[in-house]
Amino acid sequence: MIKVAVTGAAGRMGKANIEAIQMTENVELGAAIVEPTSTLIGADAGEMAGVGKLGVTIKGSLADAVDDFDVLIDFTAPEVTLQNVDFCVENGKQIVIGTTGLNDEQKAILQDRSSKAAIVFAPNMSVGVNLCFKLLEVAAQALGNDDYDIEVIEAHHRHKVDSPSGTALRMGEVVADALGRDLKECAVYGREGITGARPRGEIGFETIRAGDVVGDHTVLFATEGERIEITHKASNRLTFAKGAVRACKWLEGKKSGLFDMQDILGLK
Ligand SMILES: NC(=O)C1=CN([C@@H]2O[C@H](COP(=O)(O)OP(=O)(O)OC[C@H]3O[C@@H](n4cnc5c(N)ncnc54)[C@H](OP(=O)(O)O)[C@@H]3O)[C@@H](O)[C@H]2O)C=CC1
Ligand SMILES: O=C(O)C1=N[C@H](C(=O)O)C[C@H](O)C1
Repeated sequence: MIKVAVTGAAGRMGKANIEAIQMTENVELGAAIVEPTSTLIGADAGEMAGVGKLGVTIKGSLADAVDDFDVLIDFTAPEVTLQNVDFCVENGKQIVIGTTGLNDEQKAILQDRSSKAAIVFAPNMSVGVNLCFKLLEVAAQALGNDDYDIEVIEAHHRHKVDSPSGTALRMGEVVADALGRDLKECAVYGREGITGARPRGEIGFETIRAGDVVGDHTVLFATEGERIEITHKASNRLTFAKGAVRACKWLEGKKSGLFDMQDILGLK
C-alpha cells in the first residue's frame, strides 16, 4: 500500500486529491496538511473533503506527518511547493507537483532537487490535456511555420491567481518547439489599442477568468480559408486528481529524476 500525503488539503485540488486517493486501489491517505494557522487542524481529513471519516487527522506541517507517508501530492503555490520539495528531499519522499505559476528560477530549483528525489511536475494531470499536447505537436509539424496563425485561448474560474494557465503556457511551448521557435521570443499576451496587423510567427495568448469554469483550453491554427481548433474542457477536478494519484503509483521504486505526465502516459 502506497501512503500518500496531500498538502493544501483544504484547497479545491486538495479535496479532489483526497477523494481520488479514496477511489484508487493500493493507495491510502497517510496525511493531510493545511496552513499552520488553519482552524481545520485536528479535524478528520475525509470529513473535511466530503468523503466520510477516514481516521486521518489534519496536521499543520509536513514535519508533524513525516512518518505517515511515502509520496506527497502538492497543489499549493510556488513558494510553498518549493519548501515542501526540500522537505521531501531531506526525508527521502517522492513528490507529485501540480502547482502552476513557477518562474524559470523556481523550475531550475526543481530540476536541481530531482537529482536527489523522484519528482513528477505537470501543469495538467488529465489524460485528455496530455493527449492534446501530442496532437498539438503533430498539428504544428503538419501545418508548418508559414501559413497558420496560432493563438492559445484559456478560461478558468474567478479564483485562479496565475495567468496564463500553466497548461496554456505548456501548449505554447509544445507548438513553438515543434516549429523551431523560442516561445519567449514569439509569445504575445493579450492585445489592446492600435496593434497593427498581426505579425507572422506570433503565438498569442488570451485569458478569460469567470465564475466556476474548471479549465478550458483551445489552440487555434488559422489561415485564409480554414481554421483548426484543438480544444480540451475539464468538467470536474477529479480528472486532474486521478492523474496525480496515477503518478504516485507510477513513481513506486523511483529514487530520483524529473518526470511529467507524458512520461507516465507513455506519450513521449
Ligand atoms: N496540474 C494540474 O492538473 C492542476 C493544477 N492546479 C494548480 O494547483 C494549484 C492549487 O489550485 P487550487 O486547488 O485551485 O487552489 P486553492 O487556493 O483552492 O488551494 C491551494 C491550497 O494551498 C494552501 N496554501 C497556500 N499557502 C500555503 C502555505 N503557506 N502553507 C500551507 N498551505 C498553503 C491553501 O491553503 P488556504 O486555503 O489555507 O489558504 C490552499 O488550501 C494552482 O497552482 C493551480 O493552478 C489546479 C488544478 C489542476
Ligand atoms: O487553477 C486551476 O484551476 C487549474 N490550473 C492548471 C493550469 O494552470 O493549467 C490546470 C487546470 O486547467 C486547472
